[in-house]
Amino acid sequence: MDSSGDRRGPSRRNLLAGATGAGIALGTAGFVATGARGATQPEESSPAAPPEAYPFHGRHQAGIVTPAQDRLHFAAFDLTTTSRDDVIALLTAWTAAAAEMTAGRPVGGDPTSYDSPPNDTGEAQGLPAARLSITFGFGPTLFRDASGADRFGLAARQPAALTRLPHFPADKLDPRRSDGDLCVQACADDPQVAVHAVRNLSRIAFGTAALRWSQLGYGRTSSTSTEQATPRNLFGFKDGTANLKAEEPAELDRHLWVGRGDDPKADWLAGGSYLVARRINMNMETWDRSSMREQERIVGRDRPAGAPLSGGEEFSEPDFALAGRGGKPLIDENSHVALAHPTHNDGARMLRRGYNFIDGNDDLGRLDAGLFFIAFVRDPVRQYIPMQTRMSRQDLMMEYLQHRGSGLFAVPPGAAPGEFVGQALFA
Ligand SMILES: C=CC1=C(C)c2cc3[nH]c(cc4nc(cc5[nH]c(cc1n2)c(C)c5CCC(=O)O)C(CCC(=O)O)=C4C)c(C)c3C=C
Ligand SMILES: [Fe+2]
Repeated sequence: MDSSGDRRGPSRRNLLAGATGAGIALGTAGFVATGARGATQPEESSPAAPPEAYPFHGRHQAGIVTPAQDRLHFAAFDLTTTSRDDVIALLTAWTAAAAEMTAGRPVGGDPTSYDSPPNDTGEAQGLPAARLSITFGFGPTLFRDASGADRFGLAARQPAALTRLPHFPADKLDPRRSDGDLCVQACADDPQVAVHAVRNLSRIAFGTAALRWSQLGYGRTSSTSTEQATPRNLFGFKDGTANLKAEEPAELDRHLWVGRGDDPKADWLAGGSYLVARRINMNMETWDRSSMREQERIVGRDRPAGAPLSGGEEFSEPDFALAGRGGKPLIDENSHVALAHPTHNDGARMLRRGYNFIDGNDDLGRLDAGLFFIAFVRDPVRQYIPMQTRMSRQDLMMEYLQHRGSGLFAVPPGAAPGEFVGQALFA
């Protein structure tokens, strides 16, 4: 499938703006164009072609403001070791493998011996890098176990905001789809490439960490760059219109990146972020039987264009005070957009990076489907928890949703060449 689904023409101005934005966002010099795994191409490709590979190293981890790719494999791991050195060795090996795979190369180079298992699992051989990004995060249980014990000598450096998310009204969480000591978000424009990344990281982790839960996603449900057209979610609505975008560096500093001094105990997280993951089932069968008027009232935007119900076009600001016939506001005060808008959330914004999922169906023919919500925020306590609390109570959309999985992870800043991801935490 075409990665972007983008319908805007690649104007020269847009391309230049995109290149600048991506440079700012990734904090690195540029992109590395590669061909099929093992066959590196010259660095310069046609100026009109989107980059084939995103650099792994940089000031921030890739996979946050990186233009959202089309496929996701998200995985949460539990550490099975009690040794701090083992954790460091795992993160070192994961960092090296991620740098190889995101460049489109096999893990550990070419096989050397017939008598030992190959270093790379092989299913991506011959495939290009497919814009793979691999983003690592640390869960609260890396710092303290359920009884509060300091597992790896890291408890004193646990960020105050990194605790298990609270129970929200209407949550129906499955512990087998929630939490974890570590997380990996692998995104690519080829599902095989994303799956290959998680599989190899799992293989490397053998004996140190075990897969706790994972989720495949297809079809991005947000844009993270103004260069991308807004996609649609499984309710048929444009999703990602008002998202934080890579081309807004001041807003990213305000709402996305953890600043030095945000948390004196956790300066290692400066330049990083927090990742909120929620597996949200969407009751499509009921939604599909509701009227178009009702669907639009619930969202607060029209379906064809994604324009706010107060008028204008997709990117017009909603006017929550504008009343229609009978004096009622045109945008229902309990619509999703009204409850999520920064004016009703103390100015808070977030960078959403979710994906559709469909995991089969039940005996009654109802799809096990929905939106795997991922959001990156500078402070989950201020930006996510209050918004989710109000939504869970009031959002008209909640009648059609069920939150089944949940996780909060601290995402360390990017690694420089020669460092491992999260190194400052262990220093
Ligand atoms: C608590 C955070 C959010 C959850 C959970 C969430 C779930 C969710 N959202 C949609 C569909 C849409 N969301 C839209 C906008 C929007 N949603 C959130 C937050 C959560 N969504 C925010 C912060 C915003 C932006 C608000 C703004 O600034 O105006 C939209 C409108 C288009 C857009 O701006 O993206 C849609 C559509 C679903 C289906 C869903 C759970 C399954
Ligand atoms: Fe939303």
